[in-house]
Amino acid sequence: MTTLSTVLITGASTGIGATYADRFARRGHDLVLVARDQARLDTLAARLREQYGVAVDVLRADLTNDADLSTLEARLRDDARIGILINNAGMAQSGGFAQQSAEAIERLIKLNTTAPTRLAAAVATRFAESGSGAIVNIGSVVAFAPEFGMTIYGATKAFVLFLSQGLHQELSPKGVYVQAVLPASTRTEIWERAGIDINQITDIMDVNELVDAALVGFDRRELVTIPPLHVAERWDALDGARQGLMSDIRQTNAAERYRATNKE
Ligand SMILES: NC(=O)C1=CN([C@@H]2O[C@H](COP(=O)(O)OP(=O)(O)OC[C@H]3O[C@@H](n4cnc5c(N)ncnc54)[C@H](OP(=O)(O)O)[C@@H]3O)[C@@H](O)[C@H]2O)C=CC1
Ligand SMILES: CC(=O)[C@H](N)C(=O)O
Repeated sequence: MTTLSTVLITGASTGIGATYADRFARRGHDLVLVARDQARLDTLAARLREQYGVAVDVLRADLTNDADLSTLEARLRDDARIGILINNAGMAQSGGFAQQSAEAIERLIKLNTTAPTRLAAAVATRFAESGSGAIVNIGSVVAFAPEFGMTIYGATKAFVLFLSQGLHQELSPKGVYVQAVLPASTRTEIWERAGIDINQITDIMDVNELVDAALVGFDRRELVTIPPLHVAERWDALDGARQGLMSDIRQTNAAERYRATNKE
């Protein structure tokens, strides 16, 4: 039996989530693997049990389905062995803004924002009470780039970054570690699922390299980890500029440039 906390990973059947599962199992953590494809989860779970001798539970869930999400929330609230939540499940956007159906918008926003928020909320109180625990949210560098034309996807990832920064403010004084991981293009099935030919992308990171880098940030207890960002000071400057802007927000009066001119 391990004394390490159990790690619950959403979107663990393939890609970044399955790689996290491998890495945490290698470190000796028991796992709860969540996704929709039961057969793939079972296959991965069997390999990890065999290879690393850890206990692996499989929880089939569609995170856009309210009943499944509630079941998962209950597991996170009640299972005190779970000490690390990896909010990884997500989908990309197929097509431009005008091509989106109401259902596609709903699904994308629900999977990429509602689900990770509700799952984080489900563990937050328990983690804060125990003065420990970690919540890892997988965002994207697209959060910085409305120019990329993946407007809704990017907005969901901007949400994930804001959520992580806010959770850090609220939970880190209580001993809970929060990390936002922002990959850029990484070789996984997400592209094919969105109808994008991966061969069109010239610069793409291997998923093992991405997750190993993200775990370096995790071990350093970094709040925002951007594996493909080669000049770390760029992030510091961006976040510093944001904080600087806040110092010039004065809410008593409108700024001079917005005051109506008297044209009599
Ligand atoms: N790959 C990339 O280039 C980048 C990825 N990211 C982010 O990384 C995260 C993981 O993506 P990646 O590994 O690339 O994607 P993949 O498409 O390879 O994997 C997505 C995972 O999420 C699961 N999933 C999808 N829909 C649902 C659902 N409705 N309910 C439950 N699980 C679901 C899938 O399993 P199943 O089908 O079995 O449900 C799968 O395990 C996402 O949040 C993505 O936005 C960020 C930047 C770049
Ligand atoms: C997976 C995507 O669609 C996106 N380009 C990203 O880098 O997050």
